[in-house]
Amino acid sequence: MAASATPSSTAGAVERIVIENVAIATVDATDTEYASGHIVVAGNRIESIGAGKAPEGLENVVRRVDGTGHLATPGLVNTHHHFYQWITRGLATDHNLFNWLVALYPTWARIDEQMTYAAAQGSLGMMARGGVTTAMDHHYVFPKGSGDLSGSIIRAASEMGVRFTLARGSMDRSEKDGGLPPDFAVETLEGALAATEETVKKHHDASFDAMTQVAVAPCSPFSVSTELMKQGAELARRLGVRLHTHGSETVEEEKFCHELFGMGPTDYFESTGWLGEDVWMAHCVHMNDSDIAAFARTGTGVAHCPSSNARLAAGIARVPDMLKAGVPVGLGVDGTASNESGELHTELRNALLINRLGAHREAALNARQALRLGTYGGAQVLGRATQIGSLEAGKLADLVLWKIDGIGHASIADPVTAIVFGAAAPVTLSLVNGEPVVENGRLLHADEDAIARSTREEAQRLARIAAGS
Ligand SMILES: Nc1nc2[nH]cnc2c(=O)[nH]1
Repeated sequence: MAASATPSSTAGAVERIVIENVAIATVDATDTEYASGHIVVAGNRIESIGAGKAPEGLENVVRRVDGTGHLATPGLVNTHHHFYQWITRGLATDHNLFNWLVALYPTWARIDEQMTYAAAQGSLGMMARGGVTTAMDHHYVFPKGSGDLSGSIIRAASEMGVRFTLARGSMDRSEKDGGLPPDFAVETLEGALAATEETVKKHHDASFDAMTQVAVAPCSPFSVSTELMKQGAELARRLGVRLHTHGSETVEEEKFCHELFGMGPTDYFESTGWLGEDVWMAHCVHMNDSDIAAFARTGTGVAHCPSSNARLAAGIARVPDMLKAGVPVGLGVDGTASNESGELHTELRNALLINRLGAHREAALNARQALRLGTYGGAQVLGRATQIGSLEAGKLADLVLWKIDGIGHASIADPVTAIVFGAAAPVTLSLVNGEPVVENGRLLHADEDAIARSTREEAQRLARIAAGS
């Protein structure tokens, strides 16, 4: 039986894409799957989805896709990233978080608009060709006179054609105030709040099918003053946008919070107004039972970043316990200076594998739970679960057709197992808002070779500037 929704007021004139003969994992509330089914896209929405062929007599069909040998899933949703780090990959490779940050802050404090744009293209391109349809960037480094960094990131996302959340970050607690970043790498409290408000007012779109949203995102307890945390939360709630930050990432952060605030990170976040349905936090590795209960009680979301947590020796987040308690959990690539892969498939696979090294062993997560983290869970933590994250009639048409009949996957019978446990499956087609963004593994709206060249040049230019300083 097919589920269907009537396309909105443009019915009749709306253009349709019909996909048939495709295995489908909808990631809806009951994990409905079809061994061979159809998806009808009308405009930017899914009009119908179900087993067997598409309904007959559809008008304005502009494209028919034979999905034989493919699995259709919701597009992947990335919930934590730092795009600018694309041009500082492969550095400080054997450091823990604090040592890694201290090694890289002086370089990051020299980025400019041209570098930030190129790095955003690299980050977005890598994710999009790997099936990400909704991206986010937590950008928290704004050197004086560096230009319109937020504008350049949003431009790169819009050119790539992906749905996007910019988390406008900030830092105002530097070494002189007991923080980790050097004094020259931070903004003032007033400057950070004013620029964040301006970014929200200029770029945030609250509509159902928004392509660009903005969140308020001071960086972390050890780089942000308590006042910026408090006033940032008030600002976000006054403007009606979401809140994002790093939390409970390492034992060093936990120690920092106890020494400076006399309490652990979760209690500190609660005391500054930073727990709630409108908040999602990256990492959350060092959470005790009462921290997890506080997240569940308040609906605070988590961006789980297993590769970065391993790369920086941070630890293993208690994802099975969070899910059991009802905490919304999505996946994050994290910045590519701490996860050089830059692909979300790596996170699906590592969420599954790394959590089996934790307390729950083989019962930790299965393939379908991992796929859910990377799709619906991500939509939940970005506050967009009514619009994206599962394939259901009436939702926005953000979807991916994974090729599973090639050498990497054909011998695995179960399609979801194939794409999660197996290597990253080639993307034959991805649609965002009903529009093709990737076809046969290639980006449609960007030149990958040109991006490779410009990111290499900008990485070298940044390294030269940093070395000369
Ligand atoms: N993983 C990670 N943690 C952080 N905490 C503060 N900044 C960062 C960052 O860039 N990456």
